[in-house]
Parts: sequence; structure tokens; C-alpha cells
Amino acid sequence: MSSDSVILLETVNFAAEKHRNQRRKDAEQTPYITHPIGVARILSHEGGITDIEVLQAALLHDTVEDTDTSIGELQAVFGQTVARLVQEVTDDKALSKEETKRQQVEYAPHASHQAKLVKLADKLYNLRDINRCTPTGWTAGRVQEYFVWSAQVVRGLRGTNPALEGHLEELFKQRGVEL
Ligand SMILES: Nc1nc2c(ncn2[C@@H]2O[C@H](COP(=O)(O)OP(=O)(O)O)[C@@H](OP(=O)(O)OP(=O)(O)O)[C@H]2O)c(=O)[nH]1
Ligand SMILES: [Mn+2]
Repeated sequence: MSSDSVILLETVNFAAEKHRNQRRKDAEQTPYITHPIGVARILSHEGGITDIEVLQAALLHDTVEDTDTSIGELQAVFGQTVARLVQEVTDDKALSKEETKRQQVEYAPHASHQAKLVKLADKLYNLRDINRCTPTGWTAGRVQEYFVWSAQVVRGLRGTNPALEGHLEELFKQRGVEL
């Protein structure tokens, strides 16, 4: 087996253990790990991305935000680059929800190319997931707001990956949202 495959298995195992008790907000309470795995898969299968550190960052991208994982722990286990990429896509928990959303819009254009890739795939996965099944308790208005806000973030990520941006543009168009 190639060393990249071994590294990816180690990474997906780490993420699975960290997210082991977390569920998605859908009616079936899907195990949360389907999301980071799906984000990494979008990058490889649809984005044509083979950069192992980007794929690792995708697998780990919600561990610091949603579990007891620290950036220091990621740095010790996976190295500085992967840890920095996860840091770039992690919301500041000290901020209010509205401020967090504003920060994402503001930071997007300044993110590194690798972090922009993870962010694009994260948004693409979540928007497809909303279309598949509305998260529990979300009104139609909240869904539309999520699309409008996501478009503001994606606007700052443009010029990064034409395939992913094309799929996102189509999803926004279906909702009547300008990119
Ligand atoms: N569409 C969808 N999203 C779900 C589901 N379960 C959990 N989520 C997560 O919910 C987040 C989007 O909902 P928000 O209202 O913005 O976030 P919040 O409840 O966590 O504050 C995403 O976080 P994120 O990945 O960190 O991305 P971001 O939206 O914060 O950029 C997404 O992964 C689900 O069943 N469907
Ligand atoms: Mn995510």
C-alpha cells in the first residue's frame, strides 16, 4: 500500500474516533463522520485534488470546531501544514453566531489556496445535504438564508477550482441566488 493511503487511513480513523458520538441534524441522525469523508471525496473525485494535506485537512476540518480536539494535538499528530489548514477553516467559538458568519465572509478571500479548496467542498457538501433533507427544525426561510450567506462566502473563494465552483453556481441558481 502507498504511504499516502496509510496516512489517509490514519487520518480518517482519527476523525471517526473524534466524531464518534456526533450525529448530523437530519431526521435519520446520520453519523457525523459521513460529512468530513464526503468533503474529502468531493475534493478528490470532483475537484481532481491529489494534495494529501488538503485531503487530510478535509477529513479533520470539523474536529476542532465540534470535538475536544485542539490545534496543538493536530500539529503533533499530522504536522504543521495540516494543523494550519484546519485552523484556517475553524470558526472562533468565542464569537456569536452572527459574528462567526460575518467572519467567514470576510476571511474567505484571504484564506490560503489549500484552505479555500476545503471551504468550497464543505459548502458544496452542506448545500447538497440540505437539498437531500432539510435539517431538523429548519424553516424554508432559514434554508434560503443559509444559501444566501453561503453565496457570500463562496464569492470570496472564487478562482480556486472551476469544477467545484461550477457545481456551487448551479445550486445557487436553482434557489435564485446570485453568485
Ligand atoms: N446541511 C446540513 N448541515 C448539517 C447537518 N448536520 C449538521 N450540519 C452542520 O450544520 C452547519 C450549518 O448550520 P448552521 O446553522 O450554520 O450552524 P450551527 O447550527 O452549527 O451554528 C454546518 O457546519 P459546518 O460544516 O461547520 O459548515 P458552516 O456552515 O459552518 O460553514 C453543517 O456541517 C445536516 O443534516 N444537514
Ligand atoms: Mn463542515
